[in-house]
Amino acid sequence: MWELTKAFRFEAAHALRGTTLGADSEEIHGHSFRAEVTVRGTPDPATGMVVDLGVLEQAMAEVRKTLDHKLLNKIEALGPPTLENLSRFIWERLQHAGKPTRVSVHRDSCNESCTYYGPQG
Ligand SMILES: Nc1nc2c(c(=O)[nH]1)N=C([C@H](O)[C@H](O)COP(=O)(O)OP(=O)(O)OP(=O)(O)O)CN2
Ligand SMILES: [Zn+2]
Repeated sequence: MWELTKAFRFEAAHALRGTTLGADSEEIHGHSFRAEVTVRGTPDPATGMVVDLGVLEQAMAEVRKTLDHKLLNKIEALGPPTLENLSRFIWERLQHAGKPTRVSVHRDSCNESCTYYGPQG
């Protein structure tokens, strides 16, 4: 079994209510995020690839465009802009590109990350 991983970064703003972090979290502010996409599988004997990283790159560029330099609260399909929802949002939008096993979203400045494995876990 192989696991192939590719990452992309995006900068985005959000305001998050209902945390214990107080008023600063509720004001609009920005973060740097790093999303890691992993596809598990066995390489096709003819190509030597689990999935063509170029296909993954194109799909990741599309989803990055929807997030980078955006106010995340305005993206309806995301819901509250948490790491949980970001990892699910990205996972859903990469289903046509190799069916990722998991998507992790890291917010390194806060030493935080979240991994989504799909609805079946
Ligand atoms: N289950 C979750 N809980 C919380 C999340 C989350 O995504 N899932 N997110 C937050 C906060 O947004 C997160 O902790 C960051 O805090 P924030 O005040 O936005 O940023 P900082 O000022 O601490 O970070 P810097 O990047 O250093 O400015 C809380 N709970
Ligand atoms: Zn924040």
